[in-house]
Amino acid sequence: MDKKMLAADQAAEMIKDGMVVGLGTGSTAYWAIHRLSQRIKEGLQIRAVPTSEHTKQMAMDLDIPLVTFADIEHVDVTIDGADEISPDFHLIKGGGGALYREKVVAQQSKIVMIVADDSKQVEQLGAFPLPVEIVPFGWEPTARQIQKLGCRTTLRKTDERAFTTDNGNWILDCDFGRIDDPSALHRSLKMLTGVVETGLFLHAADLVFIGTNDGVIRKERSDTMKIK
Ligand SMILES: O=C[C@H](O)[C@H](O)[C@H](O)COP(=O)(O)O
Repeated sequence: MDKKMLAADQAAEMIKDGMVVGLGTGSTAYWAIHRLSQRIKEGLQIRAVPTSEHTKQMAMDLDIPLVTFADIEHVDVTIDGADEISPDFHLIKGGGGALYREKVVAQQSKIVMIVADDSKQVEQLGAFPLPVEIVPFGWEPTARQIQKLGCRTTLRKTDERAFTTDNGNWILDCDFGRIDDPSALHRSLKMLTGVVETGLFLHAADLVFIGTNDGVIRKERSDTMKIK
């Protein structure tokens, strides 16, 4: 069975009636959204907040009831993927360009469950170039400022044109190599006017489900609220 699907299924099984669920973005969250849709057909009652326009469309196609932040005060549980997961539950996200909305939803969530295959587990973040969402106006000076922090930057493109996020912004993929101090790097990036958000999600995962050839490994952050 697909390792991403295995992990996503286990996370989706933890969702209970009445919950407001954050729906992540990407090829692993895809499986969780499908499993939730199946469970809804079997009677599960939830409302969901999507983390991207793509996920929103998918949820609508699968008849998953949606709400917005105008309707709710918090999200009970979010299920999302990640590009890298460190042993201290830091993440790199944004490979699909959805990092801003993913972070907003994660920050409003009581519990964040990350679903991934075992290729995403790393000892130290940084092999995956860090996605940084930037404002298009003045992107070149923003890129130069980011380079001075010690990386090579690549403007993400689709079909020769800048990839545009759901928020109308662009993404710089920033190759820092191994990131020794993710908090310091995140703070430095956030000081720059053109930076909207970074793909560094610090201590962001409460529960991690890793799909492997031998089944799913579940990891729980010890200082986090336990899901009942
Ligand atoms: O912007 C996209 C997200 O952060 C994804 O959750 C992340 O890139 C992981 O995606 P996938 O599950 O497809 O590897």
